[in-house]
Amino acid sequence: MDNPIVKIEKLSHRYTSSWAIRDINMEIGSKGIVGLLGSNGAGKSTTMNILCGSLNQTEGNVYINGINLREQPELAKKQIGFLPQNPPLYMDLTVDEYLTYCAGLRLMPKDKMRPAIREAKERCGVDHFSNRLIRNLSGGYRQRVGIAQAIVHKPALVVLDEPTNGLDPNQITEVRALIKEIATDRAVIFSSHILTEVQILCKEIKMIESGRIVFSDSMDAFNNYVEPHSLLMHLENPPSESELAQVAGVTKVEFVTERQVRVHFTGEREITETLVAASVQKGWRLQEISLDKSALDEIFKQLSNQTSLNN
Ligand SMILES: Nc1ncnc2c1ncn2[C@@H]1O[C@H](COP(=O)(O)OP(=O)(O)OP(=O)(O)O)[C@@H](O)[C@H]1O
Repeated sequence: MDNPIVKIEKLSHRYTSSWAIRDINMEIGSKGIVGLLGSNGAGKSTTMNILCGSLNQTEGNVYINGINLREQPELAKKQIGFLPQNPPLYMDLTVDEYLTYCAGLRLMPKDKMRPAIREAKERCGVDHFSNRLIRNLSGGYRQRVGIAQAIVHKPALVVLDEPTNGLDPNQITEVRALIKEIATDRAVIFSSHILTEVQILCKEIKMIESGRIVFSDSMDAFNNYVEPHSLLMHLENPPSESELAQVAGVTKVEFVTERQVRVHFTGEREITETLVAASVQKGWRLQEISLDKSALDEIFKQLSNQTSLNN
Protein backbone atom coordinates (compact mmCIF):
# COMPACT_ATOMS: atom_id res chain seq x y z
CA MET A 1 0.00 0.00 0.00
CA ASP A 2 1.33 3.48 -0.92
CA ASN A 3 1.82 5.79 2.05
CA PRO A 4 -0.56 4.15 4.52
CA ILE A 5 -1.94 6.50 7.17
CA VAL A 6 -1.63 3.70 9.74
CA LYS A 7 0.95 0.96 9.93
CA ILE A 8 0.85 -1.45 12.83
CA GLU A 9 3.66 -3.96 13.30
CA LYS A 10 3.50 -6.96 15.58
CA LEU A 11 1.35 -5.17 18.12
CA SER A 12 0.72 -7.04 21.38
CA HIS A 13 -0.70 -5.98 24.70
CA ARG A 14 -0.89 -7.68 28.06
CA TYR A 15 -2.98 -6.08 30.84
CA THR A 16 -2.01 -8.34 33.72
CA SER A 17 -1.12 -11.94 33.08
CA SER A 18 -2.99 -12.64 29.86
CA TRP A 19 -2.59 -11.15 26.39
CA ALA A 20 -5.48 -8.97 25.18
CA ILE A 21 -4.06 -8.68 21.65
CA ARG A 22 -1.26 -10.60 20.01
CA ASP A 23 0.93 -9.91 16.97
CA ILE A 24 -1.43 -7.60 15.12
CA ASN A 25 -0.17 -6.33 11.77
CA MET A 26 -2.25 -3.84 9.81
CA GLU A 27 -2.00 -1.16 7.14
CA ILE A 28 -4.72 1.35 6.46
CA GLY A 29 -5.00 3.62 3.42
CA SER A 30 -5.56 7.37 3.56
CA LYS A 31 -9.28 7.49 2.64
CA GLY A 32 -12.53 5.65 3.37
CA ILE A 33 -13.90 3.58 6.22
CA VAL A 34 -12.23 0.48 7.59
CA GLY A 35 -14.30 -1.66 9.92
CA LEU A 36 -12.77 -3.40 12.92
CA LEU A 37 -15.22 -6.17 13.68
CA GLY A 38 -15.10 -8.47 16.66
CA SER A 39 -17.28 -9.88 19.41
CA ASN A 40 -17.20 -8.47 22.94
CA GLY A 41 -13.77 -8.81 24.50
CA ALA A 42 -12.08 -9.59 21.16
CA GLY A 43 -9.54 -6.77 21.57
CA LYS A 44 -11.03 -3.90 19.53
CA SER A 45 -10.86 -1.23 22.24
CA THR A 46 -7.36 -2.27 23.26
CA THR A 47 -6.17 -1.94 19.64
CA MET A 48 -7.89 1.44 19.21
CA ASN A 49 -6.65 2.83 22.52
CA ILE A 50 -3.08 1.96 21.57
CA LEU A 51 -3.55 3.30 18.04
CA CYS A 52 -4.67 6.64 19.46
CA GLY A 53 -1.91 6.87 22.05
CA SER A 54 -4.24 6.42 25.06
CA LEU A 55 -2.58 3.15 26.06
CA ASN A 56 1.04 2.08 25.79
CA GLN A 57 1.51 -1.24 24.07
CA THR A 58 3.52 -4.07 25.61
CA GLU A 59 5.18 -4.91 22.28
CA GLY A 60 5.21 -3.75 18.66
CA ASN A 61 5.02 -0.44 16.82
CA VAL A 62 2.38 1.95 15.54
CA TYR A 63 3.19 4.46 12.80
CA ILE A 64 0.82 7.29 11.94
CA ASN A 65 1.74 8.77 8.57
CA GLY A 66 5.20 7.28 9.04
CA ILE A 67 5.66 8.79 12.54
CA ASN A 68 6.34 6.34 15.35
CA LEU A 69 3.56 7.03 17.88
CA ARG A 70 5.64 6.01 20.86
CA GLU A 71 8.71 8.02 19.87
CA GLN A 72 6.93 11.20 18.75
CA PRO A 73 3.50 11.06 20.41
CA GLU A 74 2.71 14.78 20.16
CA LEU A 75 3.39 14.94 16.43
CA ALA A 76 1.60 11.66 15.68
CA LYS A 77 -1.46 12.53 17.80
CA LYS A 78 -2.02 15.76 15.88
CA GLN A 79 -3.08 13.57 12.98
CA ILE A 80 -5.53 11.49 15.01
CA GLY A 81 -9.07 12.16 16.18
CA PHE A 82 -10.50 9.64 18.63
CA LEU A 83 -13.96 8.91 19.93
CA PRO A 84 -13.48 6.27 22.65
CA GLN A 85 -16.21 3.84 23.62
CA ASN A 86 -17.13 6.08 26.57
CA PRO A 87 -16.94 9.57 25.03
CA PRO A 88 -15.03 12.02 27.22
CA LEU A 89 -17.85 14.59 27.34
CA TYR A 90 -18.10 17.24 30.06
CA MET A 91 -21.76 17.53 30.93
CA ASP A 92 -21.50 20.99 32.51
CA LEU A 93 -19.92 22.62 29.47
CA THR A 94 -21.81 24.00 26.49
CA VAL A 95 -21.05 22.52 23.06
CA ASP A 96 -18.93 25.58 22.19
CA GLU A 97 -17.03 25.53 25.49
CA TYR A 98 -16.34 21.82 25.13
CA LEU A 99 -15.13 22.01 21.53
CA THR A 100 -12.91 25.02 22.41
CA TYR A 101 -11.44 22.98 25.26
CA CYS A 102 -10.80 20.01 22.93
CA ALA A 103 -9.23 22.19 20.22
CA GLY A 104 -6.92 23.59 22.94
CA LEU A 105 -5.94 20.07 23.99
CA ARG A 106 -4.99 19.40 20.36
CA LEU A 107 -2.71 22.46 20.51
CA MET A 108 -4.59 24.29 17.77
CA PRO A 109 -3.40 27.86 17.26
CA LYS A 110 -5.96 30.30 18.79
CA ASP A 111 -6.70 32.10 15.50
CA LYS A 112 -7.60 28.79 13.79
CA MET A 113 -9.91 27.58 16.56
CA ARG A 114 -13.09 29.55 15.85
CA PRO A 115 -13.42 28.66 12.15
CA ALA A 116 -12.41 25.04 12.85
CA ILE A 117 -15.05 24.71 15.60
CA ARG A 118 -17.69 26.26 13.34
CA GLU A 119 -16.83 23.80 10.55
CA ALA A 120 -16.85 20.76 12.89
CA LYS A 121 -20.24 21.82 14.32
CA GLU A 122 -21.70 22.31 10.86
CA ARG A 123 -20.44 18.98 9.57
CA CYS A 124 -21.81 17.17 12.60
CA GLY A 125 -25.14 19.04 12.60
CA VAL A 126 -24.80 20.54 16.09
CA ASP A 127 -24.31 24.23 15.23
CA HIS A 128 -27.81 25.10 16.44
CA PHE A 129 -26.88 23.70 19.88
CA SER A 130 -23.72 25.79 20.32
CA ASN A 131 -24.79 27.24 23.66
CA ARG A 132 -26.59 24.23 25.03
CA LEU A 133 -25.15 22.29 27.97
CA ILE A 134 -24.05 18.84 26.88
CA ARG A 135 -26.11 17.28 29.68
CA ASN A 136 -29.24 18.63 27.96
CA LEU A 137 -28.53 16.93 24.61
CA SER A 138 -30.03 13.59 23.54
CA GLY A 139 -27.77 10.54 23.20
CA GLY A 140 -27.59 10.96 19.42
CA TYR A 141 -26.56 14.61 19.66
CA ARG A 142 -24.01 13.85 22.38
CA GLN A 143 -22.49 11.32 20.01
CA ARG A 144 -22.40 13.97 17.27
CA VAL A 145 -20.55 16.30 19.65
CA GLY A 146 -18.18 13.40 20.39
CA ILE A 147 -17.52 13.06 16.66
CA ALA A 148 -17.13 16.85 16.33
CA GLN A 149 -14.34 16.82 18.95
CA ALA A 150 -12.67 14.00 16.99
CA ILE A 151 -12.55 16.06 13.76
CA VAL A 152 -12.14 19.61 15.11
CA HIS A 153 -8.36 19.69 14.52
CA LYS A 154 -8.80 18.26 10.98
CA PRO A 155 -6.94 14.98 11.58
CA ALA A 156 -6.01 12.68 8.71
CA LEU A 157 -7.28 9.70 10.72
CA VAL A 158 -10.42 9.39 12.82
CA VAL A 159 -10.92 6.41 15.11
CA LEU A 160 -14.42 5.66 16.39
CA ASP A 161 -14.90 2.93 19.00
CA GLU A 162 -18.43 1.48 18.69
CA PRO A 163 -19.94 4.92 17.93
CA THR A 164 -23.51 3.66 17.49
CA ASN A 165 -23.63 1.68 20.72
CA GLY A 166 -26.59 2.58 22.88
CA LEU A 167 -28.32 4.76 20.26
CA ASP A 168 -31.89 4.26 19.06
CA PRO A 169 -32.50 3.15 15.42
CA ASN A 170 -33.02 6.71 14.10
CA GLN A 171 -29.93 7.99 15.86
CA ILE A 172 -27.94 5.02 14.50
CA THR A 173 -28.98 5.90 10.93
CA GLU A 174 -27.99 9.54 11.46
CA VAL A 175 -24.63 8.74 13.04
CA ARG A 176 -23.85 6.27 10.22
CA ALA A 177 -24.58 8.98 7.64
CA LEU A 178 -22.29 11.35 9.54
CA ILE A 179 -19.48 8.78 9.62
CA LYS A 180 -19.81 8.37 5.84
CA GLU A 181 -19.64 12.13 5.43
CA ILE A 182 -16.50 12.61 7.53
CA ALA A 183 -14.77 9.76 5.68
CA THR A 184 -14.97 11.60 2.36
CA ASP A 185 -11.71 13.40 3.04
CA ARG A 186 -9.88 11.21 5.55
CA ALA A 187 -9.40 7.67 6.83
CA VAL A 188 -11.88 6.42 9.41
CA ILE A 189 -11.46 3.29 11.51
CA PHE A 190 -14.69 2.20 13.01
CA SER A 191 -15.23 -0.66 15.44
CA SER A 192 -18.38 -2.65 15.90
CA HIS A 193 -19.57 -6.07 16.99
CA ILE A 194 -22.44 -5.83 14.50
CA LEU A 195 -21.58 -7.43 11.18
CA THR A 196 -24.38 -5.77 9.20
CA GLU A 197 -23.25 -2.34 10.37
CA VAL A 198 -19.71 -2.95 9.14
CA GLN A 199 -21.11 -4.32 5.87
CA ILE A 200 -23.18 -1.17 5.33
CA LEU A 201 -20.40 1.31 6.07
CA CYS A 202 -17.01 -0.10 5.27
CA LYS A 203 -14.96 -0.73 2.16
CA GLU A 204 -12.51 -2.86 4.09
CA ILE A 205 -12.87 -5.15 7.06
CA LYS A 206 -10.46 -6.33 9.72
CA MET A 207 -11.89 -9.00 11.89
CA ILE A 208 -10.41 -9.57 15.33
CA GLU A 209 -11.06 -12.56 17.53
CA SER A 210 -9.33 -13.50 20.79
CA GLY A 211 -6.79 -10.74 20.23
CA ARG A 212 -5.75 -11.82 16.74
CA ILE A 213 -6.67 -10.63 13.28
CA VAL A 214 -8.60 -13.49 11.71
CA PHE A 215 -9.66 -11.78 8.49
CA SER A 216 -8.37 -8.72 6.65
CA ASP A 217 -9.58 -7.89 3.16
CA SER A 218 -12.11 -5.88 1.16
CA MET A 219 -15.79 -5.97 2.05
CA ASP A 220 -16.47 -7.71 -1.28
CA ALA A 221 -14.01 -10.47 -0.46
CA PHE A 222 -15.62 -10.86 2.97
CA ASN A 223 -19.13 -11.03 1.52
CA ASN A 224 -18.04 -13.71 -0.93
CA TYR A 225 -16.41 -15.61 1.89
CA VAL A 226 -19.35 -15.61 4.25
CA GLU A 227 -22.17 -16.42 1.80
CA PRO A 228 -24.73 -17.84 2.18
CA HIS A 229 -26.35 -15.88 4.98
CA SER A 230 -29.28 -16.47 7.22
CA LEU A 231 -31.43 -13.92 9.00
CA LEU A 232 -33.60 -14.08 12.07
CA MET A 233 -37.01 -12.41 11.92
CA HIS A 234 -39.46 -11.83 14.72
CA LEU A 235 -42.98 -11.59 13.32
CA GLU A 236 -46.07 -10.91 15.41
CA ASN A 237 -48.34 -12.29 12.68
CA PRO A 238 -46.14 -14.84 10.89
CA PRO A 239 -47.12 -16.42 7.57
CA SER A 240 -46.74 -20.12 6.81
CA GLU A 241 -43.31 -21.56 5.97
CA SER A 242 -44.32 -22.01 2.35
CA GLU A 243 -45.53 -18.40 1.97
CA LEU A 244 -42.25 -17.05 3.37
CA ALA A 245 -40.26 -19.40 1.15
CA GLN A 246 -41.87 -17.80 -1.88
CA VAL A 247 -40.11 -14.46 -1.26
CA ALA A 248 -37.51 -13.97 -4.00
CA GLY A 249 -34.04 -15.01 -2.83
CA VAL A 250 -35.22 -17.12 0.14
CA THR A 251 -33.87 -20.68 0.01
CA LYS A 252 -35.03 -22.18 3.29
CA VAL A 253 -37.29 -21.24 6.19
CA GLU A 254 -37.16 -22.68 9.72
CA PHE A 255 -39.38 -21.60 12.59
CA VAL A 256 -37.29 -21.36 15.77
CA THR A 257 -40.31 -20.46 17.93
CA GLU A 258 -43.89 -19.60 17.03
CA ARG A 259 -42.94 -16.05 16.09
CA GLN A 260 -39.23 -16.28 15.39
CA VAL A 261 -38.07 -17.60 12.06
CA ARG A 262 -34.66 -18.26 10.53
CA VAL A 263 -34.58 -17.36 6.84
CA HIS A 264 -31.76 -18.67 4.67
CA PHE A 265 -31.00 -16.82 1.48
CA THR A 266 -28.48 -16.75 -1.32
CA GLY A 267 -26.02 -13.96 -2.04
CA GLU A 268 -27.93 -10.71 -2.26
CA ARG A 269 -28.07 -8.57 0.86
CA GLU A 270 -31.05 -6.65 -0.59
CA ILE A 271 -32.98 -9.58 0.84
CA THR A 272 -33.41 -7.56 4.05
CA GLU A 273 -35.29 -4.82 2.19
CA THR A 274 -37.28 -7.43 0.25
CA LEU A 275 -38.34 -9.17 3.46
CA VAL A 276 -39.20 -5.90 5.20
CA ALA A 277 -41.29 -4.81 2.19
CA ALA A 278 -43.06 -8.20 2.00
CA SER A 279 -43.84 -8.10 5.69
CA VAL A 280 -45.33 -4.58 5.48
CA GLN A 281 -47.34 -5.49 2.39
CA LYS A 282 -48.68 -8.73 3.81
CA GLY A 283 -49.19 -7.60 7.40
CA TRP A 284 -46.72 -9.99 9.06
CA ARG A 285 -45.99 -7.31 11.70
CA LEU A 286 -42.21 -7.46 11.68
CA GLN A 287 -40.75 -6.60 15.10
CA GLU A 288 -37.10 -7.37 14.46
CA ILE A 289 -34.79 -8.53 11.69
CA SER A 290 -31.11 -9.27 12.19
CA LEU A 291 -28.28 -11.32 10.80
CA ASP A 292 -28.40 -14.73 12.39
CA LYS A 293 -26.05 -14.51 15.38
CA SER A 294 -25.31 -18.22 15.26
CA ALA A 295 -24.22 -17.77 11.62
CA LEU A 296 -21.88 -14.99 12.73
CA ASP A 297 -20.45 -17.20 15.48
CA GLU A 298 -19.91 -19.87 12.84
CA ILE A 299 -17.98 -17.42 10.64
CA PHE A 300 -15.85 -16.32 13.61
CA LYS A 301 -15.16 -19.97 14.40
CA GLN A 302 -14.19 -20.82 10.83
CA LEU A 303 -11.89 -17.82 10.60
CA SER A 304 -10.33 -18.42 14.04
CA ASN A 305 -9.66 -22.05 13.19
CA GLN A 306 -8.06 -21.00 9.93
CA THR A 307 -5.77 -18.58 11.75
CA SER A 308 -4.71 -21.07 14.37
CA LEU A 309 -4.00 -23.59 11.62
CA ASN A 310 -1.93 -21.04 9.72
CA ASN A 311 0.11 -20.07 12.77
N1 LIG B 1 -8.11 -2.57 31.88
C1 LIG B 1 -8.12 -3.88 31.70
N2 LIG B 1 -7.53 -4.71 32.57
C2 LIG B 1 -7.52 -6.05 32.38
N3 LIG B 1 -8.04 -6.68 31.29
C3 LIG B 1 -8.64 -5.89 30.38
C4 LIG B 1 -8.70 -4.46 30.52
N4 LIG B 1 -9.35 -3.96 29.43
C5 LIG B 1 -9.68 -5.02 28.66
N5 LIG B 1 -9.24 -6.18 29.21
C6 LIG B 1 -9.39 -7.53 28.64
O1 LIG B 1 -8.74 -7.54 27.37
C7 LIG B 1 -9.50 -8.27 26.42
C8 LIG B 1 -9.84 -7.37 25.22
O2 LIG B 1 -10.71 -6.34 25.66
P1 LIG B 1 -11.19 -5.14 24.73
O3 LIG B 1 -11.95 -4.18 25.60
O4 LIG B 1 -10.04 -4.62 23.97
O5 LIG B 1 -12.18 -5.88 23.74
P2 LIG B 1 -13.31 -5.29 22.80
O6 LIG B 1 -13.25 -6.07 21.56
O7 LIG B 1 -13.19 -3.82 22.70
O8 LIG B 1 -14.63 -5.66 23.60
P3 LIG B 1 -15.94 -4.77 23.88
O9 LIG B 1 -16.69 -4.71 22.60
O10 LIG B 1 -16.66 -5.59 24.93
O11 LIG B 1 -15.47 -3.45 24.39
C9 LIG B 1 -10.73 -8.79 27.15
O12 LIG B 1 -10.45 -10.10 27.56
C10 LIG B 1 -10.84 -7.86 28.34
O13 LIG B 1 -11.45 -8.53 29.44
